[in-house]
Amino acid sequence: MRITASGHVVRALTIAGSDSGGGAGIQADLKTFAAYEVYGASVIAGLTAQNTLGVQGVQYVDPAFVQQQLDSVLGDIGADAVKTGMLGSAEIISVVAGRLAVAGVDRLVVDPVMVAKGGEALIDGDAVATLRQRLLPLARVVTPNIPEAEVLAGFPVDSWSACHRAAEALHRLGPKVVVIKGGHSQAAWLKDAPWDSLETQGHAVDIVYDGDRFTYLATPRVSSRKTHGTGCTFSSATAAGLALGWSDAEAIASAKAFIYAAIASAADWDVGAGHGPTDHSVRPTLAAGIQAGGAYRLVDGQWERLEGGC
Ligand SMILES: Nc1ncnc2c1ncn2[C@@H]1O[C@H](COP(=O)(O)OP(=O)(O)OP(=O)(O)O)[C@@H](O)[C@H]1O
Ligand SMILES: Cc1ncc(CO)c(N)n1
Repeated sequence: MRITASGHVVRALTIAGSDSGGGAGIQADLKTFAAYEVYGASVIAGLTAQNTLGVQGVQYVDPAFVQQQLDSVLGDIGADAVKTGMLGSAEIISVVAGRLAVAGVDRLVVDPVMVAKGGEALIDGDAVATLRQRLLPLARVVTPNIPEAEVLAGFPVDSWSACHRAAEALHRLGPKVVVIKGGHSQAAWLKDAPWDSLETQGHAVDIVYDGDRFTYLATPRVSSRKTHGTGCTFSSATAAGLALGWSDAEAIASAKAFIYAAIASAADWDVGAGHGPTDHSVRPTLAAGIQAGGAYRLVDGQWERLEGGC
């Protein structure tokens, strides 16, 4: 376990849904925190009956009981960083936002989970407005995938420029840093991206916008079906890095390397018959975050590799 200079164990809290299959949600988050040697606490906002084949059922927790769990954790253990995942309903989001605002949590990673990989809804339709208005203003980092970025921005993200406009629109909602994840198989916006000079064809590229500059994080795209829980793992790895006191850029670059290693390491074993989980037992390091992937900036139409991360 990592200990801070002031002598306390580094703590991270996930507020998310349970995945009975263990590859996504709360279970992925706690495994990721353990890989970062960060103490993990959890507030369960909902339960899913889920496996590698899909989601067979969803039940949200009573918002008052979500609040009670939050009070239990924050009133005793505390948290150096918090991550939110599947929250489900507008009422739960309101409770979570209200409690995090009172607690003054400023290292908050919001993964705006909306749909499972199999297409099952993990949020009520009318909860998106609450997510935008109540939770995003509190976020240090928000990590939508492309379909989630479309819903939050309110327009299609079907091109390189639309992706940049979406990142700017999401940034205006309050988060300090917006990460739009390009994990979804060769999403439309990659087609007109200027990748040639970067030779990142066949890479998984995420766009990072800090309100000032765009940075692009790239790793090779692993050809694997075992990508269950990649988004949860990426956001909880970012939260673990923030809990450790790393900068936003360092935490995000480390998370990118961690998810790459976790997907690659799981490629040759099977859990379940469908989209299997990633390997959360890989070891994250800050250096790996900077080296395994690549952080790039576009300067006057030319790619510039950033040796120090993003
Ligand atoms: N096949 C792959 N190879 C390498 N990296 C990948 C691959 N698939 C996803 N990633 C990376 O994993 C991270 C999570 O991205 P992804 O788009 O899969 O999230 P998500 O859609 O929110 O996931 P989930 O389905 O768990 O909600 C990103 O950094 C993305 O680039
Ligand atoms: C509980 C839960 N949270 C998030 C996701 C998205 O990956 C999922 N499939 N299940």
